[in-house]
Amino acid sequence: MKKTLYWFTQDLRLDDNLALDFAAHNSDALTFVYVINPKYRTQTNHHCKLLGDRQAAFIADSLMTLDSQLTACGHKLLVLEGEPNHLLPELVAKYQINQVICAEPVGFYERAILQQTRRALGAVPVHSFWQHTLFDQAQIQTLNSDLGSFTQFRKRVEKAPLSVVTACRFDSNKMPAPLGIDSSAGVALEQWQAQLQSNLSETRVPLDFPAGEEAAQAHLKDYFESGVARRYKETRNELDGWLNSTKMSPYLALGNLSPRQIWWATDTFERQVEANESTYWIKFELLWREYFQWLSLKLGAKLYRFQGLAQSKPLTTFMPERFVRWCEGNTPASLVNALMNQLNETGYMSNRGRQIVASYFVHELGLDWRYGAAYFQQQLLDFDVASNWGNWQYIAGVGVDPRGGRHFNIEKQAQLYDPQGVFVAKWRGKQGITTVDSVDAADWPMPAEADV
Ligand SMILES: Cc1cc2nc3c(=O)[nH]c(=O)nc-3n(C[C@H](O)[C@H](O)[C@H](O)COP(=O)(O)OP(=O)(O)OC[C@H]3O[C@@H](n4cnc5c(N)ncnc54)[C@H](O)[C@@H]3O)c2cc1C
Repeated sequence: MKKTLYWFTQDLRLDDNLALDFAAHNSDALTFVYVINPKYRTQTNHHCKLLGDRQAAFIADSLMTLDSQLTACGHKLLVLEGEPNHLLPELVAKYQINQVICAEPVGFYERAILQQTRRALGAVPVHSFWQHTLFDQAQIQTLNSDLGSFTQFRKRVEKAPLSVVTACRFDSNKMPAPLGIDSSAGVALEQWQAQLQSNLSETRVPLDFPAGEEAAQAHLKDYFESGVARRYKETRNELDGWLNSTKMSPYLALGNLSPRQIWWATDTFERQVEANESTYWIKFELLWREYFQWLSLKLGAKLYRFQGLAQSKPLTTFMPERFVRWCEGNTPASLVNALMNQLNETGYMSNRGRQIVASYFVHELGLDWRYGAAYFQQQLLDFDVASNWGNWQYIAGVGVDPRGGRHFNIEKQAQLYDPQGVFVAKWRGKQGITTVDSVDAADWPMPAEADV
């Protein structure tokens, strides 16, 4: 009898889940586990948490819905707190499990955790499935080249052309029997969720992202049924507004949706309703995401390096006061403040907004880009390791950008995207601050002559 432990990570869905499909077809008994790693909840990363309260609450909600979906198929989700390389071998030994199956992570540190767990499991095999992208490894290898810049990558993908593999469907009738497991040691999700929500009590204007696979599917359907995909290219740069961009990113980050499902929904819209520049642009943006995933895999730890891919280190540094002012939306730039308030209160910011505040962080405040990336990681509901760190590298000029960084003129951006100041007023951007430092060189005490 083949007993399988299915380890959920960033694939919190049942549909189009290759790893789960394999588990369902290759097991006699199956059990499901999710592990909350406490290391991710402490401020170890450039003064920030690797997993912030908002995304953690979204994960907790999503796990509750996943548990209900599994319960409907006669299964249960066991949620444990600890390190996977300790917890999984204990479970495997206790229940004489024969194999562990999971999705393969993209991030360098997440891959290291998988490696450690593999080693700790010894002879028990871990089958991991690459499924966070549109294409698989074999397809990317056929491009027969280095990744190059995004434009080179996109052109090669379009010229090949690489086709997005059809999604695999979940069939509850194919689920093997549950492996009886004592779930009393598991984390009480409602309690965890309530505690996380109380940390977020300052939220004033929540953006409504209902959690879980079913909510994600409903959002995908509503988005395309609304018809707004027709004008995505014209609206995607707006700083606010639910339907101005797809808002798929939080669901992609947790794996509630696969990128293939969004690709195919766009494709269906193009065939049944209308194909235009906007629908092409949704796919174009999915290709940006795709590019960053493969780049992250290729760069490994270099994705987090100050110097990134550049020849030398940037001329920026860490200045605590400036960093805190930026995080709290308390700088001389009203638009930046408004955007940071939006991020802090909702966990979301438009792509244009992210570019503006990241450019300000690096090019106006002269700060080390890694602190900005770490703060985004902690605050974003849609944090995704490859997209976040890749975009920050790009703006800081240490990434793959052939043009060497992106410096946005804040005044010009305000005129373009908030000409009437509506966004700044809504998100309380005007702080009346005129300088970024409370002490500058002119305020330094003069040394007494005798000390010189
Ligand atoms: C500094 C910075 C940090 C970022 N951090 C993240 C992050 O942690 N997680 C994340 O998902 N995105 C990140 N992005 C990319 C982008 O801002 C978001 O994906 C997008 O704003 C999400 O909203 P949406 O789903 O409505 O996007 P849409 O405009 O509707 O785009 C559709 C999808 O395409 C992908 N996409 C769009 N733009 C980009 C981009 N520039 N790079 C990569 N993928 C893209 C996303 O998966 C998105 O869901 C970052 C961008 C910048 C400039």
